[in-house]
Amino acid sequence: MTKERVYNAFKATRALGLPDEEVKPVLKDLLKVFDKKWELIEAEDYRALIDAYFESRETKVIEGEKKSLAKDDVPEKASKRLCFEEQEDQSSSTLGGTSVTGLEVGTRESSQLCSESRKDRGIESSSLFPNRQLNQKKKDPIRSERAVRGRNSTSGMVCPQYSKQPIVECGSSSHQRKNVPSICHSREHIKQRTERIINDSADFAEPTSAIDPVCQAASTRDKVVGYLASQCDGSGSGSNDSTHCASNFVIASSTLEEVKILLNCDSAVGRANFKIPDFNAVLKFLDEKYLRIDKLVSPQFSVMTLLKDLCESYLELGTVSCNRSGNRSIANNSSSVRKVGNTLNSIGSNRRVFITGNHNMVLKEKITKPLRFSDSHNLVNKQQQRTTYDEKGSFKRISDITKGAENVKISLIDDIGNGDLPKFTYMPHNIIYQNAYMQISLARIADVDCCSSCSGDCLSSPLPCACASETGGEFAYTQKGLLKQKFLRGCVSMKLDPQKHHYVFCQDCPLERSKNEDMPEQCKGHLVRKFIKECWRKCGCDMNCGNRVVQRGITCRLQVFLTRECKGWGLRTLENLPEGAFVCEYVGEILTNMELYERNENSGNERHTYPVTLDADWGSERILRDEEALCLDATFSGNVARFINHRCGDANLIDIPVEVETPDRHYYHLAFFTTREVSALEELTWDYGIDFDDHDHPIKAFQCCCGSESCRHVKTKRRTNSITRR
Ligand SMILES: C[S@@+](CC[C@H](N)C(=O)[O-])C[C@H]1O[C@@H](n2cnc3c(N)ncnc32)[C@H](O)[C@@H]1O
Repeated sequence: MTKERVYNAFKATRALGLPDEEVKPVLKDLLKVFDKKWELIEAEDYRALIDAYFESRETKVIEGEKKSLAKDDVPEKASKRLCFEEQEDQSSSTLGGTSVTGLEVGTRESSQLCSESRKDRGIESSSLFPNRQLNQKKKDPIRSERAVRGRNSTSGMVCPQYSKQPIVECGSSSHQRKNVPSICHSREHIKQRTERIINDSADFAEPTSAIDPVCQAASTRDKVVGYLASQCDGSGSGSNDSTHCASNFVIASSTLEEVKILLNCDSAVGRANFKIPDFNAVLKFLDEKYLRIDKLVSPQFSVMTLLKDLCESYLELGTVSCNRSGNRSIANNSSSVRKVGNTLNSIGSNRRVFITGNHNMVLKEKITKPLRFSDSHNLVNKQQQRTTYDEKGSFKRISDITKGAENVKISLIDDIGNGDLPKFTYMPHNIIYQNAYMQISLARIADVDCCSSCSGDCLSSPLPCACASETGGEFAYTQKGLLKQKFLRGCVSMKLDPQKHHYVFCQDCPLERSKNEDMPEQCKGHLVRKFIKECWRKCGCDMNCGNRVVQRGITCRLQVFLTRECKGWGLRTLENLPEGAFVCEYVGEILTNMELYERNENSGNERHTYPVTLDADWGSERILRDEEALCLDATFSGNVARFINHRCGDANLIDIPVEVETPDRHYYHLAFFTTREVSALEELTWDYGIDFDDHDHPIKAFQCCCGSESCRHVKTKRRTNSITRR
């Protein structure tokens, strides 16, 4: 039986490309830690094992760096600054953030330098598991910090005013390091860290894998949490109780510690320029600062409730009856579970608290309805995607609608409580439905259409290669992967004022032909669009070439959410985006216009429609055959772009045609780029370019509620009303 379990574990990790010989010691460690409870390891498709593997690899990398730093001729001071945190940690465990020693010393600069030094050693560019690395890279500063915070909790700093303890409470080894710099250095740093607390609780990123397998009765962390709990509810319950030992809720605890440290640490180091602020003032500041993001949290939310909830659920869920051998059993009583449910409710979507728990504990997470997404793209983890309902059944959340098909997870959230889950199959790439004519072959790519003699990154070569000729001999992208402003401005201006630029008129318009084959009306005109041409397979450059942006897929953090207006679901960003950033492309079934027309004819009166015509180059072609006049329809199958709503005129996204695998312009990719800086949680919109008077358009005209000052629908309505009145 054990053999079979070992075999299955390797099978799961092999599927991710992890070598058995590296997984084996991690598995052994984990078995020890979990006291041979295989079900904990097997839960969530071996999540604990996979997380532990990556943690151990990270540790190894850090140790490797340490060694090479020691070898390199780096002056002592500089090397300390580079990787202080790692030098500190002589006894960290290889498992998920369970290190038990060390005080946090990693300032922002030092962690930056650390990562830079890693980059220098080519560590970041390893390609074993790019998706995961991508996520981890983003998370690194927080992860390492969290791991260190975990260490704090058992050995570290306890603030005198709260705990009435000496400034530095010694754990097993903190004595050895008296000269460790303090955590907070400046008001700015305090602010940053305070922000991070909130980010932690509002963050939708992958939860940490931090696990605290060691049951330490009445540890420093317990005292801190106990103290905070007593601050919150006045009871002081559990503060020093040796049966209350820390379980897996490292995040909750470290968040609480963080608060405490934030409010007190400066006094610990006696800085003169810092006066401990009033606790309520801090809460008020945070409330004011963060509650304006009303789409994320319910109106009842307050930072204080969040802290209270965290304290309560932490204490309840973390209550472990420790027997002498250190085995743990988690008090999984209904009230604790209910409290976590409440926490979830009050903070809207706090996945961290929700998922970062014991692997054997099922919180009140009812999968009451079967998921309607198809399973065809379940590439990484079958359980990555789950639907969560709150107790009233209103709040819904799917952790990853892409089911692992994209580089990043994309969650879906309904915090209003009246949205039906969208029915469609997620697919990351376009696919032909039936009749579309698209021939992708290397033979069709002429030498002038590619850069076979290039190597590495085309953007760094002194002369632009053949692939830049489409954009006037200049690449459309900057070294940072953003659209060049000039190019972007040109595209936006064409979109805003099509009359000024040019429309082309087909001799025999496929769109009109699809509506009435026998007597097609005259072409209404198609806007001539600027194209981007990306390097592709016949090019000599590598996949990291700066002229390959769209083909590398989505990299920003996105979320599908239920809009409060009448628009249905919408898409928003969970991070700030700069101007010219690639967001996603429009993916759907590739249909001929005829097929689309027939589809629309046969469909019922669906509220939302999802087709996009690929007509950017229709005018310049000879007469297009029916099978060459294409469109993308994301009604049944598509990607996240199908959720992007329309906004008249001043949308924050623009759709730009991108040629990748074929020079035939009747098929291309339609990529969305930001037209300006976009803040986290802003809805992403694009101007569908529809005429609200045109009831024959493939995207059926709808009652636009985009809210833009230049809303064309409102203008159309006003015009119609005044004509009617007259
Ligand atoms: C591509 S879908 C966008 C996602 C859609 N909201 C959903 O729930 O799946 C286009 C449809 O969304 C709705 N929609 C998009 N923008 C809108 C707007 N500004 N006002 C009203 N409805 C809008 C219309 O029903 C339209 O047919």
